[in-house]
Amino acid sequence: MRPSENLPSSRREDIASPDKRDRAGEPGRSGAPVIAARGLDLVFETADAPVHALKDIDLEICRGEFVSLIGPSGCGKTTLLRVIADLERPTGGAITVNGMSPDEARRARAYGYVFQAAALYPWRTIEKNIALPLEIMGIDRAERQRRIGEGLDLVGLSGFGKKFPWQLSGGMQQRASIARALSFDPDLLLMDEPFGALDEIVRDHLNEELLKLWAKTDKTIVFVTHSIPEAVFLSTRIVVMSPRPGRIHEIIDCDLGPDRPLDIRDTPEFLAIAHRVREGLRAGHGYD
Ligand SMILES: Nc1ncnc2c1ncn2[C@@H]1O[C@H](COP(=O)(O)OP(=O)(O)OP(=O)(O)O)[C@@H](O)[C@H]1O
Repeated sequence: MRPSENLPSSRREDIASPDKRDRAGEPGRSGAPVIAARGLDLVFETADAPVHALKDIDLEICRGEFVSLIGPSGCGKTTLLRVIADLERPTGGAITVNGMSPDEARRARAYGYVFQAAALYPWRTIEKNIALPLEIMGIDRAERQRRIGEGLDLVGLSGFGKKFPWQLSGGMQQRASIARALSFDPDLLLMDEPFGALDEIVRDHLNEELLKLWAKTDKTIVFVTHSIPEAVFLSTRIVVMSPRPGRIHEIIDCDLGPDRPLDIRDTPEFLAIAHRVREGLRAGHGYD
């Protein structure tokens, strides 16, 4: 992705600011919470029987955090992300996003959402896919072009704007969907297993790139994953969920500092956190 000198001045200041750099390296929770959930419950009514997807979720996520949700299949990770995004309504409890209801936050375009599959429109070029939210917002053509260029640059896809999605690899398509989610510069990025379908080498690379992007832009990121190493590598905190009804079993601080080369995964500190997450998953699962 692009070097800092190509960034807009506001973002250059972000990188230069020692405060922000330090905060990005710590599980430093600062200011009012971006997400505050209290006693959140969600029961899906189905033709067969009610499905209790989320139960009594208490969670606060502050500005600049990178929080991963991890847990067994069906434990409600996606549902929790969708509640934050106002794609599902909780049946109990309360949640605010940037101090607003999820509905208000959605209208205020407080977040970008990246799905498991890149979900790009095949008949639109990459730049037209990135432009879509901006068109919906009524942003004029010149400003759209500026933001498309910035977004492509940010995810390392400069020169690929005129291609169609099918002309790009899976990893490049996911980068494009990240650029689209960031096109209107939301403070909050919600990512649902964005790299789950990619091979490990590409996934490693995109993990590194995502960390750099996060440090550069100072976004708050909530990230769903099944992978313990991915969660430990990326996060400042890891929320370990237990099987249905999805509850928070444990929240683990992941204070590995701001510089995380891939080989940090071989260090005792990394392995100790990964071990804690694995133990949390096992205990929450109730196998033993
Ligand atoms: N719209 C829906 N109607 C009924 N049940 C649903 C609906 N959406 C999700 N569920 C159920 O709620 C539970 C939680 O689903 P969810 O997709 O959030 O889990 P998950 O932890 O993200 O799973 P995975 O890791 O497999 O993606 C599952 O049992 C799922 O079948």
